[in-house]
Amino acid sequence: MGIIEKIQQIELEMSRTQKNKATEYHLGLLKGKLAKLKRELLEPAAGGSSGGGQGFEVQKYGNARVVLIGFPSVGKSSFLSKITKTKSEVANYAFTTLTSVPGVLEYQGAEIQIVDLPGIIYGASDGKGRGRQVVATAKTSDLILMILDATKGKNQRAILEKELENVGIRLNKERPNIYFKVKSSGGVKFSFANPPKHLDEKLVTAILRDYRIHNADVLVRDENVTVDDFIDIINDSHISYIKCLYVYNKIDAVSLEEVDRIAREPQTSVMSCEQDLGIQDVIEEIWYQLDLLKLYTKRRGVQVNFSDPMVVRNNSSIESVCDSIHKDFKHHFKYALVWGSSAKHNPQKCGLSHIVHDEDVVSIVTK
Ligand SMILES: Nc1nc2c(ncn2[C@@H]2O[C@H](COP(=O)(O)OP(=O)(O)OP(=O)(O)O)[C@@H](O)[C@H]2O)c(=O)[nH]1
Repeated sequence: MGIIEKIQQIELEMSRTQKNKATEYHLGLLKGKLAKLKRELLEPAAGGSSGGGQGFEVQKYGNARVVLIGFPSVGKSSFLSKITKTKSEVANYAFTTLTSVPGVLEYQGAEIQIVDLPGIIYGASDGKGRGRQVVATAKTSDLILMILDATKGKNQRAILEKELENVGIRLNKERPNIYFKVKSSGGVKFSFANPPKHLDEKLVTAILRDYRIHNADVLVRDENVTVDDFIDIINDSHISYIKCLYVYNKIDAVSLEEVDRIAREPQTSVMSCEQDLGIQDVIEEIWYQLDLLKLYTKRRGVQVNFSDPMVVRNNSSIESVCDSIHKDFKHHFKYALVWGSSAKHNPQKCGLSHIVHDEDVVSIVTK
Protein backbone atom coordinates (compact mmCIF):
# COMPACT_ATOMS: atom_id res chain seq x y z
CA MET A 1 0.00 0.00 0.00
CA GLY A 2 1.33 3.46 -0.89
CA ILE A 3 1.67 6.28 1.63
CA ILE A 4 -1.36 8.13 0.28
CA GLU A 5 -3.58 5.08 0.69
CA LYS A 6 -2.26 4.55 4.21
CA ILE A 7 -3.05 8.17 5.04
CA GLN A 8 -6.55 7.83 3.64
CA GLN A 9 -7.09 4.67 5.62
CA ILE A 10 -6.09 6.29 8.91
CA GLU A 11 -8.15 9.38 8.17
CA LEU A 12 -11.14 7.18 7.49
CA GLU A 13 -10.65 5.28 10.71
CA MET A 14 -10.35 8.56 12.63
CA SER A 15 -13.52 9.94 11.10
CA ARG A 16 -15.38 6.78 12.07
CA THR A 17 -14.15 6.87 15.65
CA GLN A 18 -16.31 8.76 18.09
CA LYS A 19 -14.45 11.32 20.13
CA ASN A 20 -14.75 10.63 23.84
CA LYS A 21 -12.64 9.83 26.86
CA ALA A 22 -12.55 6.12 26.00
CA THR A 23 -11.24 6.65 22.45
CA GLU A 24 -8.76 9.41 23.30
CA TYR A 25 -5.84 7.01 23.52
CA HIS A 26 -6.65 5.23 20.27
CA LEU A 27 -7.15 8.54 18.42
CA GLY A 28 -3.87 9.87 19.82
CA LEU A 29 -1.99 6.90 18.42
CA LEU A 30 -3.66 7.31 15.03
CA LYS A 31 -2.70 10.99 14.99
CA GLY A 32 0.91 10.06 15.68
CA LYS A 33 0.92 7.57 12.81
CA LEU A 34 -0.74 10.07 10.50
CA ALA A 35 1.84 12.76 11.25
CA LYS A 36 4.63 10.31 10.52
CA LEU A 37 3.16 9.38 7.15
CA LYS A 38 2.55 13.00 6.18
CA ARG A 39 6.15 13.76 7.04
CA GLU A 40 7.36 10.88 4.87
CA LEU A 41 5.24 12.17 2.03
CA LEU A 42 7.03 15.50 2.06
CA GLU A 43 10.49 14.02 2.33
CA PRO A 44 12.24 13.54 -0.99
CA ALA A 45 12.60 9.85 -1.86
CA ALA A 46 15.92 8.47 -0.72
CA GLY A 47 18.44 8.67 -3.52
CA GLY A 48 15.85 10.18 -5.84
CA SER A 49 15.82 13.60 -7.43
CA SER A 50 14.19 16.51 -5.69
CA GLY A 51 10.97 15.60 -7.38
CA GLY A 52 11.32 16.98 -10.84
CA GLY A 53 10.42 20.55 -10.07
CA GLN A 54 12.10 23.11 -12.23
CA GLY A 55 13.35 26.56 -11.45
CA PHE A 56 11.61 26.67 -8.18
CA GLU A 57 14.32 27.60 -5.73
CA VAL A 58 13.84 31.24 -4.98
CA GLN A 59 16.88 32.82 -3.50
CA LYS A 60 16.29 34.69 -0.29
CA TYR A 61 16.76 38.38 -0.63
CA GLY A 62 16.39 41.44 1.57
CA ASN A 63 15.48 41.74 5.24
CA ALA A 64 12.53 39.38 5.29
CA ARG A 65 10.50 37.06 3.12
CA VAL A 66 6.73 37.21 2.74
CA VAL A 67 4.90 34.50 0.85
CA LEU A 68 1.53 35.01 -0.87
CA ILE A 69 -0.84 32.09 -0.80
CA GLY A 70 -4.26 32.00 -2.32
CA PHE A 71 -6.53 30.40 -4.87
CA PRO A 72 -6.24 31.44 -8.51
CA SER A 73 -7.82 34.77 -9.47
CA VAL A 74 -8.09 36.21 -5.99
CA GLY A 75 -5.84 39.09 -7.06
CA LYS A 76 -2.35 38.00 -6.04
CA SER A 77 -0.73 39.30 -9.21
CA SER A 78 -2.62 42.59 -8.98
CA PHE A 79 -1.46 43.02 -5.39
CA LEU A 80 2.13 42.10 -6.17
CA SER A 81 2.32 44.59 -8.99
CA LYS A 82 0.90 47.31 -6.74
CA ILE A 83 3.34 46.89 -3.88
CA THR A 84 6.56 45.85 -5.55
CA LYS A 85 8.78 47.55 -8.02
CA THR A 86 8.13 46.08 -11.42
CA LYS A 87 10.79 43.66 -12.47
CA SER A 88 12.62 44.05 -15.71
CA GLU A 89 11.49 42.05 -18.72
CA VAL A 90 14.58 39.90 -18.38
CA ALA A 91 13.81 39.05 -14.78
CA ASN A 92 10.24 38.26 -15.66
CA TYR A 93 11.33 35.99 -18.41
CA ALA A 94 12.92 33.58 -15.95
CA PHE A 95 9.63 32.83 -14.29
CA THR A 96 6.62 31.26 -15.84
CA THR A 97 3.23 31.11 -14.22
CA LEU A 98 4.22 27.65 -13.07
CA THR A 99 6.93 28.91 -10.79
CA SER A 100 6.86 31.57 -8.15
CA VAL A 101 7.29 35.24 -8.88
CA PRO A 102 9.42 37.17 -6.44
CA GLY A 103 9.23 40.92 -6.06
CA VAL A 104 10.65 43.39 -3.60
CA LEU A 105 8.62 45.70 -1.40
CA GLU A 106 10.59 48.68 -0.20
CA TYR A 107 9.26 50.13 3.02
CA GLN A 108 10.82 52.10 5.87
CA GLY A 109 14.24 51.47 4.36
CA ALA A 110 13.69 47.71 4.40
CA GLU A 111 13.67 45.42 1.41
CA ILE A 112 11.03 42.77 1.84
CA GLN A 113 10.96 39.92 -0.61
CA ILE A 114 7.46 39.00 -1.69
CA VAL A 115 7.10 35.57 -3.24
CA ASP A 116 3.94 34.71 -5.11
CA LEU A 117 3.63 30.96 -4.82
CA PRO A 118 1.84 29.06 -7.53
CA GLY A 119 -1.81 28.47 -6.69
CA ILE A 120 -1.12 24.82 -6.21
CA ILE A 121 -0.23 24.93 -2.56
CA TYR A 122 -3.72 23.55 -2.57
CA GLY A 123 -3.05 19.88 -3.27
CA ALA A 124 0.62 20.14 -2.37
CA SER A 125 0.24 17.69 0.45
CA ASP A 126 -0.41 14.87 -2.00
CA GLY A 127 3.37 14.59 -2.22
CA LYS A 128 3.92 15.68 -5.80
CA GLY A 129 7.46 16.86 -6.39
CA ARG A 130 6.72 20.47 -7.11
CA GLY A 131 4.20 20.71 -4.32
CA ARG A 132 7.00 19.74 -2.02
CA GLN A 133 9.11 22.61 -3.22
CA VAL A 134 6.26 25.05 -2.82
CA VAL A 135 5.92 23.88 0.76
CA ALA A 136 9.66 24.21 1.36
CA THR A 137 9.57 27.81 0.12
CA ALA A 138 6.55 28.63 2.26
CA LYS A 139 8.33 27.23 5.29
CA THR A 140 11.22 29.62 4.87
CA SER A 141 8.99 32.68 5.03
CA ASP A 142 8.75 35.15 7.88
CA LEU A 143 5.12 35.86 7.15
CA ILE A 144 2.39 34.24 5.09
CA LEU A 145 -0.14 36.51 3.43
CA MET A 146 -3.22 34.49 2.71
CA ILE A 147 -4.97 36.38 -0.05
CA LEU A 148 -8.71 35.69 -0.05
CA ASP A 149 -11.58 36.81 -2.22
CA ALA A 150 -14.11 38.79 -0.19
CA THR A 151 -16.87 37.72 -2.55
CA LYS A 152 -16.30 34.03 -1.84
CA GLY A 153 -17.36 32.14 1.25
CA LYS A 154 -15.40 31.00 4.27
CA ASN A 155 -14.49 27.75 2.59
CA GLN A 156 -11.43 29.07 0.73
CA ARG A 157 -9.74 30.03 3.97
CA ALA A 158 -10.56 26.74 5.69
CA ILE A 159 -9.23 24.73 2.73
CA LEU A 160 -5.95 26.63 2.64
CA GLU A 161 -5.53 26.43 6.40
CA LYS A 162 -6.08 22.69 6.30
CA GLU A 163 -3.63 22.34 3.45
CA LEU A 164 -0.93 24.27 5.32
CA GLU A 165 -1.66 22.32 8.46
CA ASN A 166 -1.19 19.07 6.52
CA VAL A 167 2.28 20.05 5.36
CA GLY A 168 3.47 21.05 8.82
CA ILE A 169 2.87 24.81 8.76
CA ARG A 170 1.27 26.14 11.93
CA LEU A 171 -0.26 29.57 11.55
CA ASN A 172 -0.16 32.19 14.30
CA LYS A 173 0.81 29.62 16.85
CA GLU A 174 3.68 29.46 19.30
CA ARG A 175 5.83 26.35 19.46
CA PRO A 176 4.30 24.16 22.21
CA ASN A 177 6.07 24.43 25.52
CA ILE A 178 7.37 20.88 25.76
CA TYR A 179 10.98 19.91 26.31
CA PHE A 180 11.80 16.74 24.38
CA LYS A 181 15.11 14.98 24.10
CA VAL A 182 15.82 11.55 22.68
CA LYS A 183 18.35 9.62 24.73
CA SER A 184 20.26 6.40 24.34
CA SER A 185 19.08 4.70 27.53
CA GLY A 186 16.91 5.13 30.61
CA GLY A 187 13.44 4.61 29.09
CA VAL A 188 10.84 7.35 28.61
CA LYS A 189 10.82 9.88 31.44
CA PHE A 190 7.61 11.89 31.49
CA SER A 191 7.43 14.89 33.79
CA PHE A 192 5.48 18.12 34.06
CA ALA A 193 5.11 21.33 36.03
CA ASN A 194 1.33 20.86 36.39
CA PRO A 195 -0.46 17.68 35.25
CA PRO A 196 -1.34 18.12 31.56
CA LYS A 197 -5.08 17.96 30.87
CA HIS A 198 -4.89 16.15 27.55
CA LEU A 199 -1.73 14.09 27.73
CA ASP A 200 -0.49 11.29 29.97
CA GLU A 201 2.50 9.00 30.28
CA LYS A 202 0.79 5.99 28.73
CA LEU A 203 -0.15 7.86 25.56
CA VAL A 204 3.21 9.61 25.28
CA THR A 205 5.08 6.32 25.63
CA ALA A 206 2.85 4.57 23.11
CA ILE A 207 3.19 7.32 20.50
CA LEU A 208 6.95 7.35 20.96
CA ARG A 209 7.03 3.58 20.54
CA ASP A 210 5.42 4.04 17.12
CA TYR A 211 8.28 6.35 16.27
CA ARG A 212 10.69 3.70 17.56
CA ILE A 213 11.79 6.01 20.34
CA HIS A 214 12.24 4.06 23.56
CA ASN A 215 14.41 6.43 25.55
CA ALA A 216 13.60 10.09 25.92
CA ASP A 217 12.96 12.94 28.35
CA VAL A 218 9.58 14.62 27.97
CA LEU A 219 8.91 17.65 30.14
CA VAL A 220 5.53 19.35 29.68
CA ARG A 221 5.70 22.95 30.79
CA ASP A 222 2.16 23.92 29.84
CA GLU A 223 -0.83 22.01 31.18
CA ASN A 224 -2.95 22.86 28.13
CA VAL A 225 -0.80 21.17 25.49
CA THR A 226 -2.62 18.64 23.32
CA VAL A 227 -1.66 15.33 21.74
CA ASP A 228 -1.25 17.20 18.45
CA ASP A 229 1.21 19.56 20.12
CA PHE A 230 3.24 16.66 21.42
CA ILE A 231 3.29 15.01 17.98
CA ASP A 232 4.48 18.30 16.49
CA ILE A 233 7.33 18.37 18.97
CA ILE A 234 8.41 14.84 18.01
CA ASN A 235 8.40 15.99 14.37
CA ASP A 236 9.90 19.35 15.27
CA SER A 237 12.30 19.77 12.36
CA HIS A 238 9.40 19.37 9.92
CA ILE A 239 7.08 21.84 11.59
CA SER A 240 7.22 25.60 11.03
CA TYR A 241 5.42 28.18 13.15
CA ILE A 242 4.69 31.12 10.91
CA LYS A 243 2.66 34.27 11.35
CA CYS A 244 -0.21 34.66 8.93
CA LEU A 245 -2.07 37.76 7.87
CA TYR A 246 -5.41 37.15 6.18
CA VAL A 247 -5.93 39.69 3.42
CA TYR A 248 -9.36 39.93 1.80
CA ASN A 249 -9.26 41.49 -1.67
CA LYS A 250 -12.17 42.71 -3.85
CA ILE A 251 -13.98 44.48 -1.04
CA ASP A 252 -15.38 46.82 -3.70
CA ALA A 253 -17.63 43.95 -4.74
CA VAL A 254 -19.30 43.31 -1.38
CA SER A 255 -21.54 45.35 0.92
CA LEU A 256 -20.16 47.73 3.53
CA GLU A 257 -21.63 45.57 6.28
CA GLU A 258 -19.74 42.59 4.94
CA VAL A 259 -16.47 44.57 4.76
CA ASP A 260 -17.02 45.69 8.33
CA ARG A 261 -17.63 42.14 9.47
CA ILE A 262 -14.52 40.74 7.75
CA ALA A 263 -12.28 43.58 8.91
CA ARG A 264 -13.09 42.79 12.53
CA GLU A 265 -11.71 39.28 12.32
CA PRO A 266 -8.34 38.80 14.02
CA GLN A 267 -5.14 39.09 11.96
CA THR A 268 -7.16 40.37 9.03
CA SER A 269 -6.80 43.24 6.57
CA VAL A 270 -9.13 44.20 3.74
CA MET A 271 -8.37 45.83 0.39
CA SER A 272 -9.40 46.37 -3.18
CA CYS A 273 -6.57 46.23 -5.67
CA GLU A 274 -8.90 47.41 -8.40
CA GLN A 275 -10.08 50.52 -6.53
CA ASP A 276 -6.75 51.10 -4.81
CA LEU A 277 -8.31 50.83 -1.36
CA GLY A 278 -6.54 49.67 1.77
CA ILE A 279 -3.26 48.75 0.07
CA GLN A 280 -1.21 51.06 2.27
CA ASP A 281 -2.85 49.61 5.39
CA VAL A 282 -1.89 46.12 4.27
CA ILE A 283 1.73 47.24 3.79
CA GLU A 284 1.77 48.79 7.25
CA GLU A 285 0.33 45.61 8.71
CA ILE A 286 3.03 43.55 6.95
CA TRP A 287 5.66 45.78 8.49
CA TYR A 288 4.05 45.48 11.91
CA GLN A 289 3.78 41.68 11.68
CA LEU A 290 7.38 41.28 10.55
CA ASP A 291 8.47 43.07 13.70
CA LEU A 292 11.46 44.77 12.12
CA LEU A 293 13.17 47.88 13.36
CA LYS A 294 15.34 50.61 11.90
CA LEU A 295 18.75 51.64 13.10
CA TYR A 296 21.10 54.31 11.87
CA THR A 297 24.77 53.63 11.83
CA LYS A 298 27.30 56.33 12.48
CA ARG A 299 30.93 56.45 11.59
CA ARG A 300 33.37 58.38 13.68
CA GLY A 301 33.47 62.04 12.78
CA VAL A 302 30.72 61.67 10.18
CA GLN A 303 27.12 62.90 10.50
CA VAL A 304 24.43 60.23 10.76
CA ASN A 305 22.69 59.60 7.48
CA PHE A 306 19.02 59.37 8.50
CA SER A 307 17.93 58.59 4.98
CA ASP A 308 19.77 55.28 4.96
CA PRO A 309 18.58 53.09 7.83
CA MET A 310 19.67 49.59 8.54
CA VAL A 311 16.88 47.09 9.18
CA VAL A 312 17.12 44.34 11.79
CA ARG A 313 14.73 42.11 13.65
CA ASN A 314 13.13 43.29 16.85
CA ASN A 315 15.07 42.29 19.96
CA SER A 316 18.34 42.22 18.04
CA SER A 317 21.58 42.54 19.93
CA ILE A 318 24.63 44.52 18.87
CA GLU A 319 26.06 41.12 17.95
CA SER A 320 23.38 40.48 15.35
CA VAL A 321 23.79 44.04 14.11
CA CYS A 322 27.48 43.22 13.54
CA ASP A 323 26.51 39.96 11.85
CA SER A 324 24.23 41.71 9.43
CA ILE A 325 27.05 44.06 8.45
CA HIS A 326 29.53 41.27 7.85
CA LYS A 327 29.92 37.77 9.28
CA ASP A 328 33.43 38.50 10.56
CA PHE A 329 32.67 41.93 11.89
CA LYS A 330 32.13 40.93 15.51
CA HIS A 331 35.64 39.48 15.70
CA HIS A 332 37.01 42.98 15.29
CA PHE A 333 34.49 44.46 17.71
CA LYS A 334 35.79 46.61 20.58
CA TYR A 335 32.63 48.36 21.80
CA ALA A 336 29.56 50.12 20.47
CA LEU A 337 28.26 53.60 21.19
CA VAL A 338 24.49 53.75 21.21
CA TRP A 339 22.22 56.80 21.16
CA GLY A 340 18.46 56.43 21.49
CA SER A 341 15.82 54.81 23.66
CA SER A 342 17.84 51.67 24.42
CA ALA A 343 20.68 53.77 25.87
CA LYS A 344 20.75 54.75 29.55
CA HIS A 345 22.64 57.89 28.60
CA ASN A 346 23.62 59.27 25.23
CA PRO A 347 25.78 57.76 24.02
CA GLN A 348 26.03 54.57 26.06
CA LYS A 349 29.11 52.39 25.65
CA CYS A 350 27.80 48.84 25.08
CA GLY A 351 28.97 45.30 24.51
CA LEU A 352 27.75 42.68 22.03
CA SER A 353 24.77 41.61 24.16
CA HIS A 354 23.11 45.05 24.26
CA ILE A 355 19.59 44.96 22.78
CA VAL A 356 18.84 47.82 20.40
CA HIS A 357 15.56 49.73 19.97
CA ASP A 358 13.82 51.19 16.94
CA GLU A 359 15.53 54.34 15.61
CA ASP A 360 18.67 53.93 17.73
CA VAL A 361 21.90 55.31 16.35
CA VAL A 362 24.77 52.85 16.61
CA SER A 363 28.45 53.44 16.16
CA ILE A 364 30.65 50.38 16.24
CA VAL A 365 34.25 50.80 17.27
CA THR A 366 36.59 48.08 16.03
CA LYS A 367 40.03 46.94 17.14
N1 LIG B 1 -13.67 43.50 -8.27
C1 LIG B 1 -12.36 43.33 -8.13
N2 LIG B 1 -11.67 42.56 -8.98
C2 LIG B 1 -10.32 42.41 -8.83
C3 LIG B 1 -9.65 43.05 -7.75
N3 LIG B 1 -8.34 42.70 -7.83
C4 LIG B 1 -8.21 41.88 -8.89
N4 LIG B 1 -9.41 41.70 -9.49
C5 LIG B 1 -9.69 40.89 -10.68
O1 LIG B 1 -9.53 39.53 -10.39
C6 LIG B 1 -8.96 38.83 -11.48
C7 LIG B 1 -7.74 38.05 -11.05
O2 LIG B 1 -6.71 38.94 -10.66
P1 LIG B 1 -5.19 38.47 -10.59
O3 LIG B 1 -4.41 39.56 -9.97
O4 LIG B 1 -4.74 38.00 -11.93
O5 LIG B 1 -5.33 37.23 -9.62
P2 LIG B 1 -4.28 36.09 -9.24
O6 LIG B 1 -4.61 35.68 -7.88
O7 LIG B 1 -2.90 36.58 -9.49
O8 LIG B 1 -4.64 34.96 -10.24
P3 LIG B 1 -3.71 33.75 -10.75
O9 LIG B 1 -2.61 34.36 -11.56
O10 LIG B 1 -4.68 32.95 -11.54
O11 LIG B 1 -3.23 33.05 -9.52
C8 LIG B 1 -8.65 39.88 -12.54
O12 LIG B 1 -9.69 39.85 -13.48
C9 LIG B 1 -8.67 41.19 -11.77
O13 LIG B 1 -9.09 42.26 -12.57
C10 LIG B 1 -10.41 43.88 -6.87
O14 LIG B 1 -9.92 44.49 -5.93
N5 LIG B 1 -11.75 43.97 -7.10
